[in-house]
Amino acid sequence: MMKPEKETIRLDRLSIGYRGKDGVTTVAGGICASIRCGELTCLLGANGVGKSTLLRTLSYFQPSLSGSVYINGREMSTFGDRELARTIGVVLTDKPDTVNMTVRELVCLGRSPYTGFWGTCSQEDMNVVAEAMAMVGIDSLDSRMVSTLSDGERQKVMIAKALAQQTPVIYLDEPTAFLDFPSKVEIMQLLHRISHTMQKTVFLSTHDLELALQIADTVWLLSSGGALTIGSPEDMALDGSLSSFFSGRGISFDQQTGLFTVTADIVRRIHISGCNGPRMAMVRKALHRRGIETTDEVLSDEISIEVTMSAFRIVFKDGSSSYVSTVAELMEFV
Ligand SMILES: Nc1ncnc2c1ncn2[C@@H]1O[C@H](COP(=O)(O)OP(=O)(O)OP(=O)(O)O)[C@@H](O)[C@H]1O
Repeated sequence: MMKPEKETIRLDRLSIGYRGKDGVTTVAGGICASIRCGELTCLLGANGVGKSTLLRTLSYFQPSLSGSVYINGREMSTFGDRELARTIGVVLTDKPDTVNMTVRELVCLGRSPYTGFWGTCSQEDMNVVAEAMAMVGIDSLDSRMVSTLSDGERQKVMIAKALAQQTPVIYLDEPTAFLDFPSKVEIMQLLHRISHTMQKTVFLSTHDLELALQIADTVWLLSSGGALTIGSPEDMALDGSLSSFFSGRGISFDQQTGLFTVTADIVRRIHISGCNGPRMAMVRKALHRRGIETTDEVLSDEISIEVTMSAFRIVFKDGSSSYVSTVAELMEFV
C-alpha cells in the first residue's frame, strides 16, 4: 500500500543566520528536511543553537542565507504577503503589543488576511473566530482585556488567533515557556490534537524535553554547529540519538523508561533486595541522588536495604536491623 503523501514543508540545503557589517554568521547550514501535516513536530536544542532563527526563517520574517523552503512544492519566496498570511500562522512568545483589546478582538485579528482594508469581520469571520475560541476552550474569556490574562490564558488566545487565521501551517516559538506544568501539558496536547484532527502542519520549538518526547510525533534535535537529527522520539531512543545528544550535560537518557535522569557521580554501592515495584524504584531514585548505586550483590562492608510490602528494613554491618516506613527516614540511615 502507498503511504499517503504528508510532506508540507521542505527545506532544501537551507542555510540560516545573519548578515552584518562584519560579514555573515551561519547558525546552521545545508539543512535538508521536511515537515509533515497531521503531525506535531517539536524542535529541541540548547540555548543559542538557532531554534528561533530557524522558525523566523521558515516564517519568512528573516531571509535565509542560501537554499530554499518549499510549501506544498512551491518556493516560499514566490508567495505574496497575503497568500503567505493565509498559509502560515506564527505564534511567538513575546507579549503581544495589542494588549489593550478584548480577547475576541485579538482573535479576530487572525482574520486580517481575509478581511478588507478596514479589517471589518463579516458574520462568517465571526463564526470562524467563535469556532477557534471553542477549539482552544477560551469562550469564557471572550470579553476579558488581554492585559488581564495569565501567561497560560494568553498563550491559548494566541493559538486561537492562529487557528482563526485558518492556515494549513502553524509555527510556534516556545509556546510552553513560562507556563506551569499542567498548562504546558494542556498546550502541547491541544497542539497535538489540532495537528491530528485538523490535518495541520504544526511545528514548534521548546525546551520541554520530556513533554516533547511524550507528545511529539516527530522530533528535530538541533546541535550547536547546526547538525540536525530527525526522527520519532521512540526511534531516536532506540538508535541512541537521544543518549548521545544529551550526553555530558549532567543528564542521561534511560532507554528502558524513555526518561531522562540527572547524572550523579557514583560514590558507593549498596545491596538492595525485596519487592520490585514502585517502592523499590523510589528507594533507588533517592539513593541515586546521593550518588549510591544499588546492587544484587551482598557487600560485607556496607549496610543493605530490604524493601517489604509495608516497610523498609535496613540491615547494618553488624547484622542488626531496623524498620522504617518512609524513604526519607530510610535515607537518614544511609
Ligand atoms: N539579530 C541577530 N544578529 C546576529 N546574531 C543573532 C541575532 N539573533 C540571534 N543571533 C545569534 O544566533 C544564534 C542563534 O540564536 P537563536 O535565538 O536562534 O537561538 P535559540 O536556539 O532560539 O536560543 P534560545 O533557546 O536561547 O531561545 C545565537 O548565537 C544568537 O546569539
